[in-house]
Amino acid sequence: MTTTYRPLTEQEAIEIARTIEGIFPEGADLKSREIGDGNLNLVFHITDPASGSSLIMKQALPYAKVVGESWPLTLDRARIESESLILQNKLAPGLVPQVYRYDAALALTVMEDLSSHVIMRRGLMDTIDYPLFADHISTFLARTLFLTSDLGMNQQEKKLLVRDFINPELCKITEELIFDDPYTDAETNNIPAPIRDAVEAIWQDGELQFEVALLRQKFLTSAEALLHGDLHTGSIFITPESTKVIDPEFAYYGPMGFDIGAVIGNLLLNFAAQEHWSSDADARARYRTNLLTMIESIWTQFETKFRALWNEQSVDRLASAAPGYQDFYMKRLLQDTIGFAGCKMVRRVYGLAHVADIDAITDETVREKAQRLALAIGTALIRGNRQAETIGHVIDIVKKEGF
Ligand SMILES: Nc1ncnc2c1ncn2[C@@H]1O[C@H](COP(=O)(O)OP(=O)(O)O)[C@@H](O)[C@H]1O
Ligand SMILES: CSC[C@H]1O[C@H](OP(=O)(O)O)[C@H](O)[C@@H]1O
Repeated sequence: MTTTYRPLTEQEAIEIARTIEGIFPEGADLKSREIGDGNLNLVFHITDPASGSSLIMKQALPYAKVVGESWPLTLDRARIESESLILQNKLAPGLVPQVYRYDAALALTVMEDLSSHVIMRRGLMDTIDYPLFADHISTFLARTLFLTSDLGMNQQEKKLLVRDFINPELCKITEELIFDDPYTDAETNNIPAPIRDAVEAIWQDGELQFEVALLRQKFLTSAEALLHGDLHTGSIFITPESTKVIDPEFAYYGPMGFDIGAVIGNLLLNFAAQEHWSSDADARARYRTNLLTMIESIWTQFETKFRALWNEQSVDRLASAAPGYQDFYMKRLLQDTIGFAGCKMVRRVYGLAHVADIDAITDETVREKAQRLALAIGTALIRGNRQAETIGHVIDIVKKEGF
């Protein structure tokens, strides 16, 4: 019998969970709860309280949940997500959840339950330290980006991957919500009234918009590597010892700096919000310093690992032989990273989808201060991206804008 698509109920999710081999004991009394808190999909948490076994079922809806049925969205994103997770697990073992099953008809991915971890955005709001994160995420980024690029894999096979990960509808969301709508009076924007003046100044800023247009062009045309495509701190599960990247439904072949910039931009959004989350001025200064050290370390470790892969595993003779090419490439990648980090910050302050780091700030004055700081840092990163020589450029901007 062929299954036809329908959004699952909690009970139907249990029936499917029973058919996944090797997770639950025969006849287990399974519990099911829909826990999706993202913008797009249903997520069922299935548990057997007796054995402690569990799994996650993520199902795509045929529309964007955050907006409703008026915004139809392809179910193919579930295939993109499950195939990306499987590939990422090969390239960066242990840094993503294990996929148990993908069901195309139901647009359903069944995967490892990571409830022992917390969503990193929540962890940062609780001012937890993650000393191994820079090491883990730089490994994830260096390996997934290098090994899916023309530098690190067979260039004909790469073209087939580009084809398999064509993701036009999800890319359109990014093209509009990150690279277009925030720079005009678009209906999708969700502008906090107290910062309207700062937003209108951005709409008048031609130099800024020129830089955004250059970054947007890269997002539209640079098929450098298979990106995660939405690598914010809500897409990372974490503990002080372990990091797991989830939710790659926006995966496509794009510019590498977009993924690295997403991580850095989201850490800086949390930096801007620390006025609220830290318990006092000393704690705030310490946590903010840690965030900046983490950002520096993510880039420097990424660069070291990416260069090592290049020196040891490159498949591109000319890229390895041409004097100065690797240095030129890394500098351009740093500049892209900084520009994309800025774009990621700006959209999360007054675009369609905000971040809890800032929106959950209860005091209106503190929230406005965080919003203005995030905009000041984000726009400065965009403006100066093509002048950056080192990651110190980011740290200098942050210190200048508001420490
Ligand atoms: N593998 C997992 N283990 C445990 N919880 C998960 C897992 N995947 C998703 N979740 C939960 O579901 C939420 C939404 O998942 P996410 O993949 O971000 O969905 P969306 O694509 O709708 O944003 C996460 O914030 C997390 O709470
Ligand atoms: C209309 S989708 C808005 C926004 O939501 C996605 O994030 P997530 O699925 O992780 O909640 C993505 O960032 C989109 O830009």
